[in-house]
Parts: sequence; structure tokens; C-alpha cells
Amino acid sequence: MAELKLRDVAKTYGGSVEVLKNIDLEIGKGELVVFVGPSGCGKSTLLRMIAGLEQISGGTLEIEGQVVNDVPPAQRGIAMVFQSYALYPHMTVRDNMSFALKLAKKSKEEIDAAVTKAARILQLEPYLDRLPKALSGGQRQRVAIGRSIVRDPKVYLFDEPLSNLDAALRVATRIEIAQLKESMPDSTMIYVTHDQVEAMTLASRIVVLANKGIAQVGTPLELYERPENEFVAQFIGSPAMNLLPGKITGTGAQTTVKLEGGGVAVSNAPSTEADMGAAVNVGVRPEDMIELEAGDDYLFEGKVDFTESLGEVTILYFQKVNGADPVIAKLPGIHGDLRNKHVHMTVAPEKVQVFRNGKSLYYR
Ligand SMILES: Nc1ncnc2c1ncn2[C@@H]1O[C@H](COP(=O)(O)OP(=O)(O)OP(=O)(O)O)[C@@H](O)[C@H]1O
Repeated sequence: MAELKLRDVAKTYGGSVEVLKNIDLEIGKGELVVFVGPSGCGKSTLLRMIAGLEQISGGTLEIEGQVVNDVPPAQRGIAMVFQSYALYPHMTVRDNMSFALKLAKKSKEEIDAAVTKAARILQLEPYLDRLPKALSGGQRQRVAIGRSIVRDPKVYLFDEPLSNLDAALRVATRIEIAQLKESMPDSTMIYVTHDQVEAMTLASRIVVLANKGIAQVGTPLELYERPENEFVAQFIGSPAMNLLPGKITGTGAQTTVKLEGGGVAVSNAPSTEADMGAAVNVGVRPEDMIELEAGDDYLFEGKVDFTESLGEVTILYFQKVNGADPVIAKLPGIHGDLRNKHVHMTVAPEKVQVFRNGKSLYYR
């Protein structure tokens, strides 16, 4: 049974500002689902509605088969971890972690057992008698997580828990969260982030929110390899997927597209005769482009305008054509000065996406 079920959920602020609509989503027990999307798309709003901190304007939210739209936050069996740790500054780590259980009038033995267990999972045992001010940012975030673990919730909600940490600590804490999830395989977690690496590495499934709704739900690799639409194609991955306009010239199990730039793309995405001649965008990830000797069948050719050498990869920005975004290629390793060089590129057919009216041919 799904742990969490959202049916046709909507959110309107002040009776007129519609932020989310038609949200249908099921989250299974033990999943770690990550919400991503552009700023202001409603990620936090959706999380807060699940927590009960925000009224649901339409549709239903079920937790373990029970509609909880009107159930107060404390009775939903949910714990939320915020980006600001919201620890009580005058209480020790142990007291911070015990607080909710004391309020719930649990016995001292129960509280001690829960705190000891959470402290062990989070490696906080050496710090139990310290005040929050004597902890690092990462340790404070672990205490905040510990406060939710002791309550043994059905669902954990994380709202950008790592965004206040510096880069190195973010990586370390991200790995800790992945290990924490592994140590609690039955716990269901929902996680909001801006960070693609967090989404790709932590999620069992990613929910991409855009235009008030869900643009796609899938495993990280499904979203990367088979984006359903141009929005997801360009949102997941960095630099973003190139979109090259063209017309379909061959249909069947493979689709051939003659590109406006002169090249030809062959994709494993299937098409029908009705697609013949249709205007489409061909999607190609910068990292899938392979340099070709001139003269072969190329998908793209252009003059390199600018390069960035990152050591492990070199990013090529091609000269813009007709004011469109520059085409970008990412080549492994270090290259000599490629600026102004005329380069031909190809891409393997299984890596080529074709979008008609913004929607992938793979999803028909
Ligand atoms: N109390 C409110 N009244 C009116 N509009 C609101 C309210 N709270 C949020 N909004 C609007 O709802 C939209 C979604 O906000 P939300 O914070 O959920 O987005 P988000 O995806 O989490 O954004 P970010 O990534 O920037 O944190 C925004 O356009 C925001 O301005």
C-alpha cells in the first residue's frame, strides 16, 4: 500500500493565486522521493501541505489509507527537518532530542532508549551534553534530524536541509543522509532541494514540478536518459541538453531528422508515417557529443566560440546561430586551444531525443 497518496491536490493562496493544481502522486513505504523544480514552482508549498503546515485547497492527501486533509500536523505521524535547524539554544543536544517525547509524556526509559538509538545512528554520542552553539553546522543539522528520528515518524520531510552548509560539509552531510536512509529502509522520506547532485544521488524517484503541476516522475536515470518533455530534458543535467530544430525525414523504429544547421540526427525514438515532415527539436546532451573527422555524417558542425577547461572535462561553446542559445559540447579530459576551430560532432542514436510539440517521441 502506498504510504502517501495525493489525489488531484491543488493550492491556491488568498482564493485567487493558484500555485499548484492536479497533483497526483503515490509514494511507497521506504521510498526517498525528491521534489525539484525552478524557484517558486511550489516545492515547499507541497511539502508544507503534506506536513499539515499549509491548508490543502483541493483534492485529498492520504497517509496509510486515511485522508488527513484536516488532521493537525502533530497527529499525522510526520516529522519535518528545515534548513534552519531550529534547535533550542539553551538546551543540550540530549534535551533538544528528548523535548518532543517529554511533551508527549513518554517514560524516562523510553526517551533514553530513543535518544541513545538516534545518537548512535547519527554518530552524535560524543556531543549529547553540549549546547548547539558548541557544534558545527553539520552536527547541528544532525541534531535536527535526530529530533525527528526519536519520534519514529511514518514520513520524514526535509526542506533543503543542506542549503546552509558550505560545499565540503554539504557533500559529507549528503553522504550521511544516504547512509541514514540505508540504515532505516522502511522509513519514507520526501526531500526538497535545488541541488541536482543531491536529487540524483539521494532519490529513489524524482518529482519535477513546473507550471503548477508535475512535469515528470521517475528514477534519476529515467529522467536523465528518457525525459518526457523538453522542460525536464533541459532541467536535469548540467550544462543543459541542447535542443536543435529540424524536420523529420525518416520514420519507423528509428527516426531521422534533418537539422536546420545542416546536420542529420538519427534517434532510436520510434515515429510513424504521420510524423513525416513534422517540425521537431532534437535533444542532445553536451556530454554525449563525440568529435568527428570532417566529411563523415555529422549531427552538428560549428565554430568554437569559447571554451572552459575544468581538468576532467572541457566545455565547448559554439557560435550562436540566429540568436539561439549556443550549442554546448562537453569533451572528456584536457584539450589544446580549440577556439575558432571548426568542429564536427556526432551522437549515438540511443542518446538522441526527439521532441514534437515539446513532448518526447519515446512517450507515445
Ligand atoms: N503565503 C503565501 N501567499 C501568497 N503566495 C505565496 C505564499 N507562500 C508562497 N507563495 C507563492 O507560491 C509560490 C510557490 O512557493 P514555494 O515556496 O512553494 O516555491 P518553491 O518551489 O519552494 O520555491 P524556492 O525554490 O524558491 O524555495 C511562489 O510563487 C510564492 O510566491
